[in-house]
Amino acid sequence: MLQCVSAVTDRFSLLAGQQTYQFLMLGLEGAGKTTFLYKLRINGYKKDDVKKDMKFLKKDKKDPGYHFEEFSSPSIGQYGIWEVPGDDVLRPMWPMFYRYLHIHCVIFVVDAFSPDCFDLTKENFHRLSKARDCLFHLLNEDELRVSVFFLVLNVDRNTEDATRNEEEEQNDNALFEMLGVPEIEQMAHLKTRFRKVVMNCANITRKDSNWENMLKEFRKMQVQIQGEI
Ligand SMILES: Nc1nc2c(ncn2[C@@H]2O[C@H](COP(=O)(O)OP(=O)(O)OP(=O)(O)O)[C@@H](O)[C@H]2O)c(=O)[nH]1
Ligand SMILES: [Mg+2]
Repeated sequence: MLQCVSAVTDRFSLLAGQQTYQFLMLGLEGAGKTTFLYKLRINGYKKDDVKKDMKFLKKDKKDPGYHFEEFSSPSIGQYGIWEVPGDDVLRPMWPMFYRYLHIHCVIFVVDAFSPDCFDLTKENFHRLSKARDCLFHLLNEDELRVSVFFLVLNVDRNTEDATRNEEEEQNDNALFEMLGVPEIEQMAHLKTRFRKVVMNCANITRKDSNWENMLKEFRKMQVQIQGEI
């Protein structure tokens, strides 16, 4: 744990003074975060290769658990994404990232791609209510009170053209409802800093319009938040 703290603070001191937006990607175990990050990082990286490589790194104990990658975009300039696992061991470490770093944006990813994720089972209720609790907890954290939040429903279909059929829309909305989105959208203080997104994270590239639009939206909300402080 100490090793992890010092690696994060080292990175923080390297970044100090630069205008680099810090993104923090969180979500429960298996939500698709690592896949998302490396699909953005490496053009053409296949979902199954990410899975194989991460398994290999974990087996060899070379994987620090969390990952950090830097990017630049014409819409927002330099940004870095921290991606932290959501298992029972690393979830309690999430606060360390937003207490040591100034996080501008939280991307909270939820699995909506597993074939049984829409089944009305006890496991699914439990998983979604756990995700909801984590999301609400983060939204109420003092260190994140001026951060932008994106709730990403990670679906297993093409999301580049924005059209959805009725069934897809109903399924997405049912999950958003179980995650507490209608409540969040009612809260005046969250209106300027919370957005929900439906995206196939295993099929993304930095040039994808979904990703570029998300960055532009982040920037817009960030300017608005700064104006309110
Ligand atoms: N079909 C499909 N599979 C996905 C998608 N995203 C991730 N996966 C698969 O889901 C599994 C978990 O993905 P990860 O990216 O490792 O999940 P994670 O959120 O990083 O999980 P932790 O690190 O344990 O918190 C892997 O087998 C991925 O290949 C997706 O959008 N569609
Ligand atoms: Mg991961």
